[in-house]
Amino acid sequence: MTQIISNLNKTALVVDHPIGQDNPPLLSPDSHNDDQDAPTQKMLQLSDFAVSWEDRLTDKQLDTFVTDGWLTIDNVFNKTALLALQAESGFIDYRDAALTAGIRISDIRGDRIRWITENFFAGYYYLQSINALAALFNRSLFAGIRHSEAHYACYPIGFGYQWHSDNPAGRDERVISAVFYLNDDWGATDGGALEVVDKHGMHHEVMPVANRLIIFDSDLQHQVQIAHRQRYSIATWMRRDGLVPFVEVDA
Ligand SMILES: O=C(O)CCC(=O)C(=O)O
Ligand SMILES: [Fe+2]
Repeated sequence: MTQIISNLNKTALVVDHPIGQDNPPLLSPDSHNDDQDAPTQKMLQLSDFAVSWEDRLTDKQLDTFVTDGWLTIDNVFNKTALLALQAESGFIDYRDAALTAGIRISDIRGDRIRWITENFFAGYYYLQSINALAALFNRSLFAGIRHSEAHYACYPIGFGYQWHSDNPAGRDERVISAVFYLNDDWGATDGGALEVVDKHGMHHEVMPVANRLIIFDSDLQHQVQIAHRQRYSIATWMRRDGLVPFVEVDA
């Protein structure tokens, strides 16, 4: 097993390009005006995050997902949505991630997280788009998903997350895990691959490149290898229970 974690206290979290007066969030790459109509996060709309999941996922891909337990989709969102998620992930205030029991064990996971609620613009729209995907899983695979939860995560340099399944022993409320990646120009030397063991026991490595979504059965074992660059993502779970729904699945 890879040794994942070093000492969190010794690694300061650095935001690469902090959003501020000198670096406002730029959500519309084609717009150069600096008057009062300049883009702000409030101009984002749910429609910016609309994905036609039925068209993106063929029946064959859905079959593969059922058989192997995992699937990746690239180029998920348009540029506006991706930039908004990247901006929102970069300037929020990260807290230490806790394990399910509420106890932090920094030997196991080194990510710093922020749960997405309706107070987030981009993250909340993201969650609604994920719920449209969940509705497709309900219709086509009878997945029985009732709501989704998600958090932004940042792994500082030198950190990862050891082997685990997203359903701790004796639990099964998480049906499908989905992780969306936010990292531009992520290369093999940057580390931080997600390693998943599929339903046949085969290992796969998925690089956390921007605009990629990996979807996998929450019972599968997986780990995040040590990142050599700050690694940003949104970890998402589609759940079968009815607890604390941030966003309900309609269908
Ligand atoms: O960021 C990833 O690639 C996976 C994160 C993960 O496994 C988790 O948060 O449970
Ligand atoms: Fe996980």
